[in-house]
Amino acid sequence: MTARILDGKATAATIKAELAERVTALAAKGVRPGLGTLLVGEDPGSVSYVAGKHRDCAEVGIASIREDLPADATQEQIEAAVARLNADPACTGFIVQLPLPRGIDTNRVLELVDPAKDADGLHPTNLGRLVLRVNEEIDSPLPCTPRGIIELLTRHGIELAGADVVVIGRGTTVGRSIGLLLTRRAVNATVTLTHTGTEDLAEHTRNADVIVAAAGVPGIVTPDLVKPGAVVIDVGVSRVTDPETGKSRIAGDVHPDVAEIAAWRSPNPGGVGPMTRAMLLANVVESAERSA
Ligand SMILES: Nc1nc2c(c(=O)[nH]1)N[C@@H](CN(C=O)c1ccc(C(=O)N[C@@H](CCC(=O)O)C(=O)O)cc1)CN2
Repeated sequence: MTARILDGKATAATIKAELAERVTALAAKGVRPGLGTLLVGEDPGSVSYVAGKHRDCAEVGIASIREDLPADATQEQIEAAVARLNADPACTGFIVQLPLPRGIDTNRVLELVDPAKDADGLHPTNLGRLVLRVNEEIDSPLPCTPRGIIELLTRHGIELAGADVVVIGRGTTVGRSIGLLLTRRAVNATVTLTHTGTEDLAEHTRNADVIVAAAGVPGIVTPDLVKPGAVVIDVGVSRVTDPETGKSRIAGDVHPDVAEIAAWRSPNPGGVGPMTRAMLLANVVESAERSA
């Protein structure tokens, strides 16, 4: 058996087309969503992710606002840029591109973002709403990568209600927050969060219907960790140098041989990444719709 592909690129393209229609509907009401980005420094990965976000905006008709600061920007300069984006009426949602340079208090910066403009859905107020509102509709931004993963699964007809999901990795953007979404009554999955302190990873993953690998450890999910017929989502993005070509490439957390065991797998690249970007646009459009 070779796993079927959860095509994030194609799914994201469909979502972007849907969002473009909503942007047109907003324009008829005189409202234009605008995404702001705050980029500090010139890390090539971050520069290219931010450029991608603005390309996506152009595709669906969202306005782009940029705050670019040098790598040696001070905490105060970064906080002032956040204040400008909070105050800018053209900016209906924005992100602070992570990671910020060493020495900057990231949590302090993120807490200064206006929760209504938090396009990443990672502000403590918005995460707190997810904790508190298990049964209700959520009318605030949701974390992009977890939301993108759930959207990818449901749009491929994968049932999450009653599924045993094992998450590997306890980072804020994925590991810690995805359980809050998956265990909502509307989704109804059962979630186990594993991490580097988990004594026997295989003991958990071998029983999982769905594995979400977000450890940032290339190839950590080997075939012996996977139940035949499971769904495997690869979130890891480690940059490695290919020994054969000498070129840098993305290495995911999932070993390629897992394709022979799993029923479904997300490719990497081409899986979770494009969905994260699409969900960022969805958060921006939705916050503009709420304010309209
Ligand atoms: N404020 C944030 N910072 C960061 C986040 C985030 O969600 N919010 N996540 C990552 C980077 N990231 C978005 O910012 C991101 C990374 C990768 C992709 C993506 O689409 N990747 C492509 C491959 C691209 C390539 O070849 O280089 C794919 O998976 O197909 C989207 C978003 C850290 N910072």
